[in-house]
Amino acid sequence: MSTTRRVAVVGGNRIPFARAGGPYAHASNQDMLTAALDGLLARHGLSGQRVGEFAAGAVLKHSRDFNLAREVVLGSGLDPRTPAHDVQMACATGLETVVSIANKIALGQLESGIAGGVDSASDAPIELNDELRRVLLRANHAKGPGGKLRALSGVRPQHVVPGIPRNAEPRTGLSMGEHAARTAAAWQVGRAEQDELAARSHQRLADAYERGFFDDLITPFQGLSRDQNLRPDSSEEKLAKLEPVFGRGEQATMTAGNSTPLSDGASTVLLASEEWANHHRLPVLAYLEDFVSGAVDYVSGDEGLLMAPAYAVPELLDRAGNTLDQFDFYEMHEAFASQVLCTLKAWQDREFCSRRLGRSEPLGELDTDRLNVNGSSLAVGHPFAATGGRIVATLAKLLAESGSGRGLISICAAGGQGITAIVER
Ligand SMILES: CC(=O)CC(=O)SCCNC(=O)CCNC(=O)[C@H](O)C(C)(C)COP(=O)(O)OP(=O)(O)OC[C@H]1O[C@@H](n2cnc3c(N)ncnc32)[C@H](O)[C@@H]1OP(=O)(O)O
Repeated sequence: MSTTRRVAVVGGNRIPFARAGGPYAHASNQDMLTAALDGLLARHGLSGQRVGEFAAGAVLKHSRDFNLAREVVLGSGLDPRTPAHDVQMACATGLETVVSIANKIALGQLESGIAGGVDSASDAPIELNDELRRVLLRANHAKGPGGKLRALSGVRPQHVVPGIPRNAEPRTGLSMGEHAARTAAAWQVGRAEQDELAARSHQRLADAYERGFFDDLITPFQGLSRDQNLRPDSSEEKLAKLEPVFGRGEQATMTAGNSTPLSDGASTVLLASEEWANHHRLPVLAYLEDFVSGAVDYVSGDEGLLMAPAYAVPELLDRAGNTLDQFDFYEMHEAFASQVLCTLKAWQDREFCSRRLGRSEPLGELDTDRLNVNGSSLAVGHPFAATGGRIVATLAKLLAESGSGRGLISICAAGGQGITAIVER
């Protein structure tokens, strides 16, 4: 990145993530993101102050939230003169909001900013039937009570059927889980290794809570002080008993235990120039070094829907002059255990690295003891747009605890996209 100056991660704050239909079932995106933002402001002594800009997004958004970020600013403790804009890149949204603010800080256009993301699978927008919508719009534009009544007389019983959002790719009609199951079969990723990764995610998240890692990264919300999906007793033996939910026959290796749950939650990250952080006497956790987004042709090509990070990470490494093994921490979003395992396999595969990445040697292996050391989405949950902010804040704090080091972030997203980043201290 052609930075003119370094971009500091000063802090992060999120609300505990909840399972869909759970304690946040009646909370809106605005409620959750405002709570995460107000917690961040309070912790950093910024209530009532203006920051340069607030960027945020949600994957599932009601039409009333056309500029969700701005509405959240107006309902929060931030100075209402803080400008705000929305971002949408499916599960990459949270990190893309960080990119949006970070690049402006790097270029000297902003001194500080907050990035955020939120999603509610409980409060997903349900659309009116297209025909009914057209009739209602016609009625709205019609002149006089007679004209409106005439327009409304076009309503038919079949118009009552609503459009319920599906967790599926519009181009294929397949759910993310079905796509991931096909990729897992292609890479011969088995059930046992997926369950092992899932069990480890829960154990590591439980340990991180025990040692107070999240004490200054989480604000309790609506009676929840820990991620609701966390099962400290989740073992490979228990996970092995679950029935498969995605894939068929021998390909059916994915279960509710090794897939992320549908979730509700919000996260925020405070970014700034070093000068701004110093001026406000706020310690810097870590610095954002670079970002690369990628996309794959999963529609007409033969690449897996969630495999974009397998391409974006090598590009990021090349730009940074790094090899895969040169990081102290790896944060890979666990959309599904199989997604992480397929990506790791691809990087070790000579044919994939030669044919798809144009490399003479495989990208290599990474030390799984340094991968998602405090657990990740399988245990934490995955409110789509909130995951990026959670990961950036977790990694920045890990680096701050270590005193120095470098971390690599990889997040897959719907639409065949992905986003990656390097964070250092
Ligand atoms: C969106 C992007 O851009 C990119 C991405 O990230 S892609 C990923 C997007 N996310 C998804 O697609 C979400 C996928 N998940 C789902 O659709 C659903 O969570 C699911 C179909 C996998 C499961 O739904 P469900 O059946 O309602 O789950 P749930 O009832 O909680 O669990 C089923 C059983 O497993 C058990 N279970 C779940 N996790 C467990 C664990 N870790 N240990 C032990 N048991 C567990 C539950 O206790 C439950 O058991 P009972 O039936 O005995 O009560």
